[in-house]
Amino acid sequence: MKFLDKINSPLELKQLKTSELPILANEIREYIIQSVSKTGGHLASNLGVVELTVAMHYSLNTPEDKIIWDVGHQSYVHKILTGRKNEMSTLRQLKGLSGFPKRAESIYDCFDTGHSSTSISAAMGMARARDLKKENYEIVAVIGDGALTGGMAFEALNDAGRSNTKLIIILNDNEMSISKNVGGLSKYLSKVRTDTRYLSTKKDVEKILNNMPVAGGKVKAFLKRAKDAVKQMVVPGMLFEELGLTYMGPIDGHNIDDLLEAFKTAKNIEGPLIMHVVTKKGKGYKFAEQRPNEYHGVSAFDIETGKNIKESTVASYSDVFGKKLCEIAENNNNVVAITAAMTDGTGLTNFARKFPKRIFDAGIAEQHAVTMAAGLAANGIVPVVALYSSFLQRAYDQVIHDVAIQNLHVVLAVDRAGLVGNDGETHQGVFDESFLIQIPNMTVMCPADYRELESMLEYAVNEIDGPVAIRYPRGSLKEYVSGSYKKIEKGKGIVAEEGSDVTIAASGKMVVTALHVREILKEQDIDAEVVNLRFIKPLDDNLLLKSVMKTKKAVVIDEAVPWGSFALSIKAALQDHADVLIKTLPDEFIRHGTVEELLKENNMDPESIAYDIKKFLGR
Ligand SMILES: Cc1ncc(C[n+]2csc(CCOP(=O)(O)OP(=O)(O)O)c2C)c(N)n1
Ligand SMILES: CC(=O)[C@@H](O)[C@H](O)COP(=O)(O)O
Ligand SMILES: [Mg+2]
Repeated sequence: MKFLDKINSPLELKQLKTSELPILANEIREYIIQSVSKTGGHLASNLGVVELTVAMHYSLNTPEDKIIWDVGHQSYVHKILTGRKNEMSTLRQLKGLSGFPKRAESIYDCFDTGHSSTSISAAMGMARARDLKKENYEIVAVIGDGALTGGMAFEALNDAGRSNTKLIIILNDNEMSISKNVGGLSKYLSKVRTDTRYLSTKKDVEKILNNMPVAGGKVKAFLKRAKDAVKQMVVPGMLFEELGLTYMGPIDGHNIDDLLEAFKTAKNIEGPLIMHVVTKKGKGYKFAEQRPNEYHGVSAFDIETGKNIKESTVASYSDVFGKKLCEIAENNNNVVAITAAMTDGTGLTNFARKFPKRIFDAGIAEQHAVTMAAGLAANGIVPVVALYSSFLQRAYDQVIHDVAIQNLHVVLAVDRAGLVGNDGETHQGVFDESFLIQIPNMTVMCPADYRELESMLEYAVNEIDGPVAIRYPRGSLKEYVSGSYKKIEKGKGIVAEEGSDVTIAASGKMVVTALHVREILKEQDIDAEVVNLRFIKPLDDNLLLKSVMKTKKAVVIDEAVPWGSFALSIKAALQDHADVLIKTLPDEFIRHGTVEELLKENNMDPESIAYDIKKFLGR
């Protein structure tokens, strides 16, 4: 590629003529499509920020000037321009490039992201540090219109607006979150973006207002109010100006000359500034342009057809959850679903189609989603809140303060519980277990297979009261667990397979692992009993005690961080009756790789567990 081949850092980029930048942008776009079609990753968002990222690195002086990417799923162009283009083939793979900015990966990555809406807060912190140290460089936060629906972003805007901190906030507005963006802010932005009245009259109005004769006293105050009122009507971005930020835009995010011009202006404006850039998610690849939500996150695909290379026909846990919830909702008009901008990811696409008035998309606003659910429950509705485990972390206090203390019947469908794999540290669902089981009034279930997921959801919605969480993993399952047809009873586990030498206690998908371990041990004449806990709160102490009275040895396998895990609770409960070995993930953040690789790397695969049990039994 004529220009891209020569670029290994922004230094080489700056040697190009501005007229050559659009050609480079096309080369980068082509490179991303080729590369991500092989590795998978976040495609549409990256295709939408090619010109923006080129213009940013051309205008700024990185890495002295700092860029913080909100969510960071759209940082591939930034990585390509900052010396990592040849590593793109290792994207999101074990020991390879992360799919998000990582300070440990490059001096050009100044802040790790992955969860939404953190960039402006981080940028404010970095800017205040710069000012305290009397340093002088630009700090730029790049935040999408979806991420701007996150409450944290508004907390930071509120703070930035009243400060005089020099900060450039680039609002990358493509009208999309993962699906179409939602909420009043999204409506406001589309008005600003598209109403030509703003664009054509803005300059004239500002000229008239600024040339109005200076008057004294009451007249002056009246004129000021009149000027603000008129400005409010015709000058775009007044929402941000009212907050105390200078608003620039809307700017065509695919026109490099306009962007360069805008950056030149922005660098000379004092205080906090928001640059409203309008882009197209999926730009330059027709399938992604047509269906940006489908091409937000992709696995390896055929460029010609846009189709996944490996078409999976097996339903995922999310599909099974969504389908069952539709059935439940058919028979219970009181049931509603809540999502935080993850309708498709949580399997609620069909629910949204069938029950458009009974699903609420909070935007990327998990805190609002959970407390809104509490309000719904307090008023006689049964809300099912579907959130990814790691995103539920955002609503920890809401679960306690607004749901559990009042013992409200809110059902938390905790998707992506356990290791998720390629998204890495920020997305591994390994903390929700410990923060959920410590909350009084909370019931927490983990289905070992799809049969249990369905019956647990039915049970959670229609048979128990109070706060209840069902946690299930990313991906799909091709097998059923023995005994999983048995009726769900509160706090009751079941013996999946009997044995006499050792008790293996597990929950969720670790029950399937335990059964595989049992098979391995059987070949070595070790007869293991597998206890499917089903509930990790309350635990079935009686069942566990009965089992260990027979085996005298217990092993607990739990795909979560150790501290606060149910494995530790079981160890404490059984230690007077049996020797207990617990197998959990380490007290560390787990990086990206496939789930299988990460389990093996942490000795949580069946072979490693079987080996450890043999040693534990002294065999
Ligand atoms: C707290 C949190 N909730 C949900 C997500 C999942 N998520 C990742 S990207 C995204 C949409 C982001 O939209 P936007 O900021 O507009 O970026 P775009 O993809 O449009 O460039 C969502 C909901 C997340 N990363 N963090
Ligand atoms: C960037 C982000 O947070 C989401 O796109 C997330 O990567 C989706 O994860 P799944 O692929 O598990 O739906
Ligand atoms: Mg967007």
